[in-house]
Amino acid sequence: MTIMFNKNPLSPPDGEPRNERVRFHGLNAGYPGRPVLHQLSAGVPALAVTALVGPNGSGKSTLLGVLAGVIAATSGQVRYAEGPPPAFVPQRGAVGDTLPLTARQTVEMGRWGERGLWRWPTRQDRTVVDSAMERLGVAHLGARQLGELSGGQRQRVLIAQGLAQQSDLLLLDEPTTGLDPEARERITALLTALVADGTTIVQATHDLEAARSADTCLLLSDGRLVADGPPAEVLSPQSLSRIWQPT
Ligand SMILES: Nc1ncnc2c1ncn2[C@@H]1O[C@H](COP(=O)(O)OP(=O)(O)OP(=O)(O)O)[C@@H](O)[C@H]1O
Repeated sequence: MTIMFNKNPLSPPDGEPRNERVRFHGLNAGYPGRPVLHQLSAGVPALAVTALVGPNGSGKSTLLGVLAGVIAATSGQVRYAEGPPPAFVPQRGAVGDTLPLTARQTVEMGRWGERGLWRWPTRQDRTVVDSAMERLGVAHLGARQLGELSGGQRQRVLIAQGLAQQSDLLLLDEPTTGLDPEARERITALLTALVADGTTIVQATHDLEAARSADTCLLLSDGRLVADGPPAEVLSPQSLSRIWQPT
C-alpha cells in the first residue's frame, strides 16, 4: 500500500474541491488468511465528525486501524493532508480495565509516542496531560484506578489520552458504546467542541444516535462501503433495514 502526505487539502479524483484530512482509495486490508476490507474509497472531511457505521464484523475497527497505521493495508492508498500523525483511541475493552493504572497514568501514555517509553515526563508533557484531563472533565479523577471509574469516566480518560497525543486527527473506536444516555450525550458534545477547536474526528460506532449527530457517515457492510454522505441520507430506514436485516 502507499501512504502519502499532501501539503494541500485533498481533492477527490473527480476534481471537485473538498477539504479533506484523509482520503483512501482502493483499500484492501485484513488479517492473515482473513481479508476484511474490499476496495474502499472515500474521504474524511477536515474539521468534522465522521462516523463509521455498520453491523458487527463489517470492518469498522479494521478501517480505523488502517487509518491509524496500526494495521497494514494489503493494497490501495491512504493519503493524509499535512499534519501530525493521527491519535488513536482503541475500544475501551482493548485497554484492559483491570490494569493497575491510575486515570492520570492512562492519559500520560498518550505522551509515549512523543517522548519515548523510558524517558521521564517533561514539564511540557505534564502541561499537555493536565490540559487534556481538564478538557475532558477528568482532572479530579487523576489518582483513581482506571478500573474503579464509571464507563463514561473511563471513556473520557481514554479520549484525554488521545488529546494528549496532540494531533488534529482523532480516531476513536466506539467512544459511546455501553454508556448511559447522559454519558453518551456528554461525549457527543465534547466531540463537537473538539471539532470547533480544530480537530477532525473519525469514530467507529454502533450507536446510531451518535452516528446521526456526526457530520458525515461511512456505512460498511461485509467490508464494503455501501453508502457515504450526510447521516440523514446514509442512515435512512431503508438502508438500515437492508444492512441490519436478520439472516
Ligand atoms: N485480529 C484479528 N484476526 C483475525 N480476524 C479478525 C481480527 N480482528 C477482527 N477480525 C475479523 O475481521 C472482521 C471485521 O472485524 P472488525 O472488528 O473490523 O469489525 P467491526 O465492524 O469493528 O465489528 P464490531 O462492531 O463487532 O466491533 C470480523 O469478521 C472479525 O472477526
